[in-house]
Amino acid sequence: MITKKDIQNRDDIIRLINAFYDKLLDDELMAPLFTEVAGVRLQEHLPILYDFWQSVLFQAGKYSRDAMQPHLDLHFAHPLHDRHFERWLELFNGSVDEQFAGEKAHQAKVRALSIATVIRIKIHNLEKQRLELNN
Ligand code: HEM
Repeated sequence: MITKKDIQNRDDIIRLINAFYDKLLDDELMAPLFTEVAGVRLQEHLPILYDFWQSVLFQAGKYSRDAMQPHLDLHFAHPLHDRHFERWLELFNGSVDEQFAGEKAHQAKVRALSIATVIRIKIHNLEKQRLELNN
């Protein structure tokens, strides 16, 4: 059996994120959010994600943008439901596990879940506020 290695550096993050985006863009539920709704330009978007994950996992200090707002904008352009977050996490965790194992690999999955949860709570609260304002 070949033992999987842990996520160790930016090159590993690039491999992880590229594999993850191959899955997202191949997924019927998820792909339209990136292509049709957000019109993401991958050449610009992917390096931002490399910086983000390098900062999350290795404190690289390369990401100082707002990771929340783009998801709120996306939600108001096309509602993000539980099933979207569940699929996102399933594809992300699958991409991690396919290539890596270890402390950083574990941390990546934990951080993804916690950030997904924060985005979901924020969306939920905004929806609640919107309902209250309309009543
Ligand atoms: C339903 C789940 C999700 C969907 C559909 C989604 C989709 C997207 C899209 C379309 C963008 C590009 C927005 C733009 O540039 O206009 C984006 C950006 C980003 N996403 Fe997500 N995302 C999801 C969950 C997550 C989670 C859980 C994380 C964190 C672990 C995350 C991290 C990021 C980051 C760091 C960016 C870059 C923001 C920036 O421009 O600085 N996303 N996402």
